This record gives sequence, structure tokens and C-alpha cells, in this order.
Amino acid sequence: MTIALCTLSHSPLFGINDPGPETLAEVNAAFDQARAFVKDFDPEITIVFGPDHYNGVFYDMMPAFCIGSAARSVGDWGTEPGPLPVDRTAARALAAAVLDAGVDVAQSEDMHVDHGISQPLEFIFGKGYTNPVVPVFINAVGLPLGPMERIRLLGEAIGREIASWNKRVLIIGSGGLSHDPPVPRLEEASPEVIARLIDGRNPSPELRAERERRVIEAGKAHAAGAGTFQEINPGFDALVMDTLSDGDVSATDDWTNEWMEKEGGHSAHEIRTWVAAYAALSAAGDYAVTNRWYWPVQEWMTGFGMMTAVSKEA
Ligand SMILES: O=C(O)CCc1cccc(O)c1O
Ligand SMILES: [Fe+2]
Repeated sequence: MTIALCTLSHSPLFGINDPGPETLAEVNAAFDQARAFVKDFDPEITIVFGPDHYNGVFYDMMPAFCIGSAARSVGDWGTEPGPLPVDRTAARALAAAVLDAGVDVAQSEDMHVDHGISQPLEFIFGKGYTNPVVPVFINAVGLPLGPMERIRLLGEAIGREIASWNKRVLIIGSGGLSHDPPVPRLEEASPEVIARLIDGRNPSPELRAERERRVIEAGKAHAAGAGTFQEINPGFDALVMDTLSDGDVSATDDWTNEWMEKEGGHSAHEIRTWVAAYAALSAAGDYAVTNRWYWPVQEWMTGFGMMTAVSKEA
């Protein structure tokens, strides 16, 4: 097996607004298993697909996709700030291969990433990890978004390239399943917030704290059943995981953005990262899902899922 996959939800409210001890123990046990899976696979390089939440990527230039050949974590929500251990040569090769495949990916020599990319890496490898990575940003909040087919094509182009490396490559996809947290939207924002969505780098500590407080309050309200946000939809989340388990990623081509938002909330678009990850894995041949977990966690404001999979031996 040369390619392994781990897709997982993230939530900044993990460790802040936690569910009851029973659920938390189950989630932590699943994380232990996922970490053991990765340790056993012993990846030589990790490709991580993740979104951003207006902490690193803004409307001054909003790409659909971007490969970071160098990157830094902005350090939101307690993630470690500073440079990521990016394998620059691999990242440049991936960007070239994806462009060659006809997918117009952006590239960055200084990509800013938030918890959408940092949290899963820290969960899986531990804080201060040095494992070489290539971060791939997938826009999931900066509407408008393109059709899902493009996500599959991006993932497949990456998968074909990494399969040619003959290395043990781990693919991570990071994003909530159904969830509707208070991420601002350009169309509905006040002029002050619009300015921050366009040029919001390096917010003051006060502004960051205020924003985090708003998300924490929303999580508490959601857990108390008093939120105004869309409910977690376990049916939608099961459909996503079933479809990716089945091995035919192209079944997601027909999923419209309107439908996903209606079923899974505004941030359901983060499942794009899961689809890209599975598309990449599928390009290396048949695969098998080895584990699957799911909890609808109101306190974290997300359907919290995790899956592991491996490419089958040729
Ligand atoms: O915008 C933010 O900082 C928080 C967003 C957020 C909240 C709950 C679950 C998530 O997956 C998520 O990304
Ligand atoms: Fe997110």
C-alpha cells in the first residue's frame, strides 16, 4: 500500500465547548486509532486538503484552489503559529502536474493557513510535528463556488502525480460534514466586515478574541438548542460517507452547491476537501475504507466524522 487517507472534521470548539464525557471518550479513542493507522503506515509525505475561514485567504484575491510550496500557520484557535514543514520540491511538482492536467490551481510561496489545515496536522502528528507536508487550499466559504466536478478533477490530478512518486503518501481531507457556524458572508456583511473579508490579515488580538467569542457563544447556544443556525444533518453526513466508501467519487459530480447548503448548512461546502482526498486516492487504483466514525456534536457545531482508507495492492 503506497497511499493512505484520513478524512476528518475539524472544529475550533474542540477542547473549548466539549460534549459529554462519553462522546468525548469515543472521539479520543477514534483519534488514537487514526494516529495508530498513520504511525503504522509511516508516511514519507502528507498532502493535506483544507479550507480557510477568512484567516489566511481573503477576497483581495480568492482562488478556487491553491498549492502552498511554502506556508505558515496563522495560529488561530490555539494552533501553533509559524512555518509549516512544507516539501517545496514536491509542492512545485504537484502544482506543475495539476496545471498540466488542465486544472488552473493557484500557487503560493507564502500560503497562510488557519485551523482548517493546522488542526488536523496537529491532531494526527502532534504539535511541533516535522513531517513533510504539502498544503492544498480548497475554497469552501468565499462564494461563489464552482461545480463539484472540478474538485474531483483536482483530486484526481494530484492522485495521479503522487502515485508516480512510489512513496508512502498520506492524504488528509479536513472539514466538517454538515455544519452552519457563524462564518461571515460577503453578501450579507456590514461594510466593516466586508473590509475584513477583503483585507483581514493580522487582526488585532482584540478582534481575534471577539470573533472567537462569537463562535464560542454560538456553539453554546447550539448545544442548548437555542441557536439560529441550521441543524446538523446526520442523514446528509451518512450519505457523504457512504458515497465516498462506495468507490465511485464521480457520484459527487451531480451534487449542486444549493443542495449541499440546504442539506448541510453553509459550511457543508467543506466536504469538498473529503471529495478531493478520495478523488486523489481513487486515481491510484481501487481503495478500501478501513475505519469510519461519526458523531453529531452540537457543542462543536458540526457533524464530526472521520474515515481512514488505503489503496489496494496492485
Ligand atoms: O470561523 C471560525 O473561526 C470557526 C468556524 C468553525 C466553527 C465550527 C466548526 C468548524 O468546522 C468551523 O470551521
Ligand atoms: Fe471549518
